[in-house]
Amino acid sequence: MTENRYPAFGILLVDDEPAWLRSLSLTLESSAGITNTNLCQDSREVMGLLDGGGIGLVLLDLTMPHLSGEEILKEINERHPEVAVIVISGLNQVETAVHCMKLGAFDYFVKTDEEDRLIGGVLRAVRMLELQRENREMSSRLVSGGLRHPEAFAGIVTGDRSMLALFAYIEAVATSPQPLLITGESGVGKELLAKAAHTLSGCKGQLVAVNVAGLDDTVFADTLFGHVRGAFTGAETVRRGMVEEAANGTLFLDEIGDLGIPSQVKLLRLLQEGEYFPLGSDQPRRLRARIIVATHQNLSAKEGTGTFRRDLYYRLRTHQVQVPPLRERKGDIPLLLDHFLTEAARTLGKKKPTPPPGLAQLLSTYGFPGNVRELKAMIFDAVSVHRDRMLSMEGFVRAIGTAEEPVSTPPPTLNPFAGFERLPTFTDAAEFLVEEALNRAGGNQTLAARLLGISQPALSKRLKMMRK
Ligand SMILES: Nc1ncnc2c1ncn2[C@@H]1O[C@H](COP(=O)(O)OP(=O)(O)OP(=O)(O)O)[C@@H](O)[C@H]1O
Repeated sequence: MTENRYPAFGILLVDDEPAWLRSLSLTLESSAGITNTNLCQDSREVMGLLDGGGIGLVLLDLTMPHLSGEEILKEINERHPEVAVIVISGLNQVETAVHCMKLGAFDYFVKTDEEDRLIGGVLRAVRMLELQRENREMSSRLVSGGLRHPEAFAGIVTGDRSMLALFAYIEAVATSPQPLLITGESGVGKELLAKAAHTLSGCKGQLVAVNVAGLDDTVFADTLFGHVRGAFTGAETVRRGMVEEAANGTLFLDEIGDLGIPSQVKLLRLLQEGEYFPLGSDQPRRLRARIIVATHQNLSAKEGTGTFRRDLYYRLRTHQVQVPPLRERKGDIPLLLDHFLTEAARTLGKKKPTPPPGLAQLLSTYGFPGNVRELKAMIFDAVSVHRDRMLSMEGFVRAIGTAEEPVSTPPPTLNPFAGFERLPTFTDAAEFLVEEALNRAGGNQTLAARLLGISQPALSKRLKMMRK
C-alpha cells in the first residue's frame, strides 16, 4: 500500500458536471478512503487517459456532450477490456441499464441512488480488480518459479517446497489492502512471516504487534482504538490506539482465535467500514494500516462451534497461509540445527560446536509439538551446557527421550537393496541395520531404538538374540 493513495490503481471519474465530479470524489474519499481518483470533464479525453495506463476503474456518466457514455463504454471494452466500468447515470431506465450491462459495464447506478449503494458497488469493483491483479501476480510467479524479493525472507530458514510456495503467495498478496490470515501451530514461525509480509508491503510505517489473547473487550477496544481524555474514570490523558500507531504500516494481531465475540464484532466493523471510534469520541478515525492476523487455533472449527463469527472468518480468510508444522517438513531440521548452532554460539559467546553424527536423524524421530521454537530452545540449552568440541547427544536424548513415541518416518523412496546382486538373509539384514543404528546413536540404545522405529525393550531383545 502506498501512503495516502488507495487503491493502487487509478479510478477515473467522468462527468461533464464539475460539481458532481467534485462531490463524488469527496464522497469516495470520506466514505471509503478512496483517494486515487482522477477527474475528467471532457468525454473526448477519456480514451487518451486510459491509453496512458494506470487506470483500473472508470465511473462513467452516460449523457455528456461530444461522446455519449455508451459510445465510450463500447470503446473501453474493445481497447481496454481489463478496465472495469461503472455507469452512474441520471437516467433511471431499466432498458438503458440492461443495455450498458450488455456492453460490458460492471455495474449501473442512478445518480439519485443512496450513497451507500454506490460506494458499495465501487468497493466491490475495487475488490474484484485487486483479486484479479493478485491472481495474475500469483500465476506469473508460478510460471517464473522465483521470488522477486528473497531478502524479505532471509531470516526464515527453510528448503521446504510448501514453505517456499507460502513465500511466493505472501509476496503476491503483500501489497493488497485486504487482511492476511496466518495460521499454524504454535512456534512454526507465523510472526516471522508477518514481518516478511510487512517488509514486502512497502509500507513506510512501522509493524505494530499486539497479542490479543486474554484481552477483555474494553481493554481490546482501548488498546486498538485508544481513548480521549475523560473517556472513563482514570482516563486523564489521551491514548493513541495501536491502529493509529500502525498508520501507513501494518497492525499484526496475534492469537486472534482467542478474541471474545464482542471484540470480534469490533474487529469486523474496523475491517468492513475502514473506520473506528476512540473510546469516548464520536469522531470517526480512518484505518490507515494493513491488518495481519495470526492464530494457532482452527478458526474453521471455531466458526463451526459458534465461538468465532462466520462473517469475520470469511472476511479474514480472503488471503490465508497455513504454515506446516515442523514434523511435516523434516528436511528443514538439519538446516535449522546448523542455523541455531551458529546463532546460539554467537549469542552465548562460544565457539560453534560440531553436532554429533546422527543428531539430525535423532531429531527427525521427534514430533516437536512446540515446533521450531522448541527446537531452538533445545539447541540453545545444549550449547549453553556444552564444553567439548563435539556437542553431546545426551541432552537431546533426554529432552526427547521418553517424551513420546517416535514419529514414523516415511520409507526411503529408493529400495536400498535394489542394486544388490545377492540379497542378505532377513536375519543378516536386521543385524546390519541394528549395528548401523547403534553406531549412529553412539551406542545409546534409546536413540538407536528411535532410529529403528521400535521400542527399547524390542531392541534389547534383538540384541540378546544377536549375541547368542
Ligand atoms: N524457519 C525459521 N527459521 C528461523 N527461525 C525460526 C523459523 N521458524 C521459527 N523460528 C524461530 O522460532 C521462534 C518462534 O517463531 P514465531 O514466534 O514466529 O512463531 P509463531 O508461530 O508466531 O508462534 P506463536 O503461535 O506461539 O506466536 C522464534 O524465535 C523464531 O525466530
